[in-house]
Amino acid sequence: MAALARREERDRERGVSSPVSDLFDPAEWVAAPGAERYTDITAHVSTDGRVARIAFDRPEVRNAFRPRTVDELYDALDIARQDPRIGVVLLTGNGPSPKDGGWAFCSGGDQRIRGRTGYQYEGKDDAGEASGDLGAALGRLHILEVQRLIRFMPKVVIAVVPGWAAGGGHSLHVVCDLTIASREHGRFKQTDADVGSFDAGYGSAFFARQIGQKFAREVFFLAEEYSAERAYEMGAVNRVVDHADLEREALAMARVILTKSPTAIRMLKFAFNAVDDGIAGQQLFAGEATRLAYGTDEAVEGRDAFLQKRDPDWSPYPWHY
Ligand SMILES: CC(C)(COP(=O)(O)OP(=O)(O)OC[C@H]1O[C@@H](n2cnc3c(N)ncnc32)[C@H](O)[C@@H]1OP(=O)(O)O)[C@@H](O)C(=O)NCCC(=O)NCCSC(=O)c1cc(O)c2ccccc2c1O
Repeated sequence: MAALARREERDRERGVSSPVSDLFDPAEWVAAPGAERYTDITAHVSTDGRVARIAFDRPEVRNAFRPRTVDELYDALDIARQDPRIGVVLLTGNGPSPKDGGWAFCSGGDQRIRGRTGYQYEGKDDAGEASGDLGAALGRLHILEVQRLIRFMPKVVIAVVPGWAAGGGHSLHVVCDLTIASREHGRFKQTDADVGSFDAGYGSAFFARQIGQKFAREVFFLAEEYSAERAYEMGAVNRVVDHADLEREALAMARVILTKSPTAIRMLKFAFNAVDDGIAGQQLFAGEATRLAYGTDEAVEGRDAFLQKRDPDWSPYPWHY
């Protein structure tokens, strides 16, 4: 409750009308379990418990992330991953900025606390001014762990882009399964090379897979701004919708996915991944195949024969072709 009170006080200071975001519909959502402890994100679950809404909540810096933001994001995503009722996660950014009304999905790593070894926790740097807390003094690049969590979680993650997706925020939209963007405020820009950074992993390689090598190299090498419409034309965005309708449309998309077979969606996500994920991708796909096999009488016979200390009887099970 203390965190909630702090949020409300901060929102009053910001002059923000909604306690979450101007696009947030309080009728659709309840706070996710444990969400009151977050300061840099908000986490909600739809009233029927089937969709998660996780949002960056630092609109005054275009939702840039610091290590604490990344810790919270990982935690909220992992809770959604493990909730068997949740099938779809909406990842978005709250807004607008109380300073200038600007909207953002995420503008990547907070450049104010970037050190020589990565992004620094509060009050620490890597120029010898650390508190002596080794863990806190280490620079972090663990947004990459969040990228892997999104990539490998057996749920559909939709990037809901109400404004800027820049730098590491651009990479996050790339790694999400689907992207829906605001027609008026959705903006895409890969600023990494401007600030001496480079997501040479998922953010670039998957992007090139999605939109082709030429476009991907242009976006990274020129670091120009792209509208939501242009991003759609390039194949980087699935849908462009009116700003006021963005979250409603995203939730509607989630509800369509929820009408499908959870197993089919899970297997399809891992199948789409597998072609680029090597043995890690094969392992995930194979794990789900094993789960399906465990459900058969044939596999049950193998287990029971072991437990009953007898030879298994495979005779009812054909060698399918
Ligand atoms: C996003 C923008 C293009 C928006 O421009 P706009 O003109 O609309 O807004 P302002 O520039 O005036 O910004 C408003 C306000 O927010 C502050 N702010 C914005 N972004 C950041 C940020 N990333 N860090 C800190 N602060 C930010 C800005 O200073 C203003 O504050 P005032 O006090 O002046 O009001 C534009 O803002 C922009 O280009 N932002 C920077 C985008 C960027 O370069 N991001 C970092 C890229 S590197 C990265 O994200 C990254 C992170 C990792 O952890 C990695 C790990 C491993 C590999 C690679 C990684 C990586 O690349």
